[in-house]
Amino acid sequence: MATGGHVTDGVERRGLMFVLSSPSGAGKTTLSRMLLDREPGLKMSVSATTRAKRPGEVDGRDYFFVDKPRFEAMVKDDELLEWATVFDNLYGTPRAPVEAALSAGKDVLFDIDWQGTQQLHQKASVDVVRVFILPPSAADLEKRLHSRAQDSDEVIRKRMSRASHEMSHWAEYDYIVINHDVDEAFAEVQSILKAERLKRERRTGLVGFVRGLQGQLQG
Ligand SMILES: Nc1ncnc2c1ncn2[C@@H]1O[C@H](COP(=O)(O)OP(=O)(O)OP(=O)(O)O)[C@@H](O)[C@H]1O
Ligand SMILES: Nc1nc2c(ncn2[C@@H]2O[C@H](COP(=O)(O)O)[C@@H](O)[C@H]2O)c(=O)[nH]1
Repeated sequence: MATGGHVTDGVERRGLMFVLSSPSGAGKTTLSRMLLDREPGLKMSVSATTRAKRPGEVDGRDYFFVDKPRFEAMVKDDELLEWATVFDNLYGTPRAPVEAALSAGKDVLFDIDWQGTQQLHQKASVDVVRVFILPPSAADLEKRLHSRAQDSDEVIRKRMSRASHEMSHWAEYDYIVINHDVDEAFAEVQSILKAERLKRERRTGLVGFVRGLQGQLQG
């Protein structure tokens, strides 16, 4: 996948795709919002889903809420970068906004499950950074799903029963963050983003920059 240039400290770099996954309720949405508030140059990928809207969710901000025929048309027309069935609903990443953001030199943040992460990684491995968020305990996870107060007991029961399976994919990720204290977890996620932005292989302008420095030293 083509990624656009992005200039930091006078050195151009490739945009990256920053993925957060976790069992439902471990804190991806919370950490994503904190990152978007504090990290300029980061754009959220807004997914399409057939799931019903939760109270307070806004179409186009939290998700693009679509019906099943519309979602299937998006798949057929290759409008999705990845897609998967999660908790009996369809979820997918619209391709065009991600490509536009990367071309504009932005990094893109994804809140997607392990299936979508595998698909993104197959398509653009060098540009994908995978972070898995773990809850401190099963009891905390269940408490968080209840405290969010947006899903029925039946939905929460289903999500808890899937948590162990979701977690079995933890070793496919580059980084693991345990979300015990939200500020500490945020600091860890932010450090990962900052370090990944500085990676040599992403800094496409470094060769020219170093040659310039060498020229100054020799001249
Ligand atoms: N470190 C934390 N301590 C206590 N509560 C937390 C912590 N992190 C998040 N929460 C709370 O837990 C609930 C679930 O968090 P959030 O919605 O961010 O999870 P999620 O991983 O995005 O879930 P889903 O996959 O279902 O979208 C929210 O009410 C959030 O405020
Ligand atoms: N593969 C994808 N998974 C996605 C996408 N958008 C969200 N998700 C994941 O679904 C579950 C449930 O989310 P919820 O909002 O209903 O609680 C969660 O694990 C998300 O990460 C997507 O586009 N592709």
